[in-house]
Amino acid sequence: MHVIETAGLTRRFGDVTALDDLTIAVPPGITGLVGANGAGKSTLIRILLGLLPATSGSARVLGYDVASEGPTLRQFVGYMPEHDCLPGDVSATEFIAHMARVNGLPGDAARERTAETLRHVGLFEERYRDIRGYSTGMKQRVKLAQALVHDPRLLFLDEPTNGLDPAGRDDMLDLVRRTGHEFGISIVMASHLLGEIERVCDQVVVIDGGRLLRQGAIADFTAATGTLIVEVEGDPAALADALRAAGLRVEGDGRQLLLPFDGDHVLDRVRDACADLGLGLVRLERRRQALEDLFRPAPEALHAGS
Ligand SMILES: Nc1ncnc2c1ncn2[C@@H]1O[C@H](COP(=O)(O)OP(=O)(O)OP(=O)(O)O)[C@@H](O)[C@H]1O
Repeated sequence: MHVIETAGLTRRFGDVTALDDLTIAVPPGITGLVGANGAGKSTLIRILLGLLPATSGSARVLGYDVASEGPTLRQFVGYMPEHDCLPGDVSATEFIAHMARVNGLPGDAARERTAETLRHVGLFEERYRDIRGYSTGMKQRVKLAQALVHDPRLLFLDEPTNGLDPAGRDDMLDLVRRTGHEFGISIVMASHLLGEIERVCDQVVVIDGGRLLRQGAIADFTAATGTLIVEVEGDPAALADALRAAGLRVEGDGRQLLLPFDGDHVLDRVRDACADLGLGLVRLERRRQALEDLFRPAPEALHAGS
């Protein structure tokens, strides 16, 4: 069963067509919703939550019709909005427990789920401090916690790494992946950064100007190329020499050696040479096409900020 299905979904704001005849079917798992700023990602998420009516077309989320069954479907769905939406003068515990109660959990269950959720997002130690004093990364994690506290089956994350530095970005992406896998819930993560989507998601929906550009499994877009990447512990120069002596074409790229891959015999040669030289093999795999390559030179805007 698909977690999301839309048919001819269209939304206009005056003269602006934010979504244009969008038909998608999203299976369970972690899905990236990719598009440049203004592509229509937030509009789509708000329609799928039943918070914004479509101009025309229809959508089902977890089997519920978004137009007529919004309140029911929102019991099973969590939402992390893009912009700051947190009160400053309460602690994370107070805020998340409040959100748990708003979502219908009784007192004891609300307290238990609050502690569990704050532990999961890595805020347990800091849970009694006012949110006002939190870093951007901690605030993002509070936003994730409020989306998770009622144990949803599907989670919408709108640009969850917004405003984070590279380390904070990595932490958030790890957390998103762990959340999907450990809790076994489906996630739709909107981002304008293809690199992020590639790291975290199983599948991708790409929209541009409110229209569907591409949809499918990440693995289908990132097919293996004809280049083999080899990394060993220590200096790879001796290995490169040995492989060249065995008649292979080898290019160096810092710590990596790159070889044309034209069959499994190349793998055997590399393993044998490493064994002969007593070198530990750290990496031996075919380079995959990057998701970003698919969109080069196509929509420039998709790369903005990446
Ligand atoms: N309430 C609104 N009134 C008028 N225009 C709107 C409204 N909401 C969205 N739009 C327009 O619809 C288009 C899609 O916006 P949307 O916010 O969905 O894009 P997005 O892909 O989420 O981009 P961002 O990452 O910048 O939020 C934009 O042109 C935007 O200006």
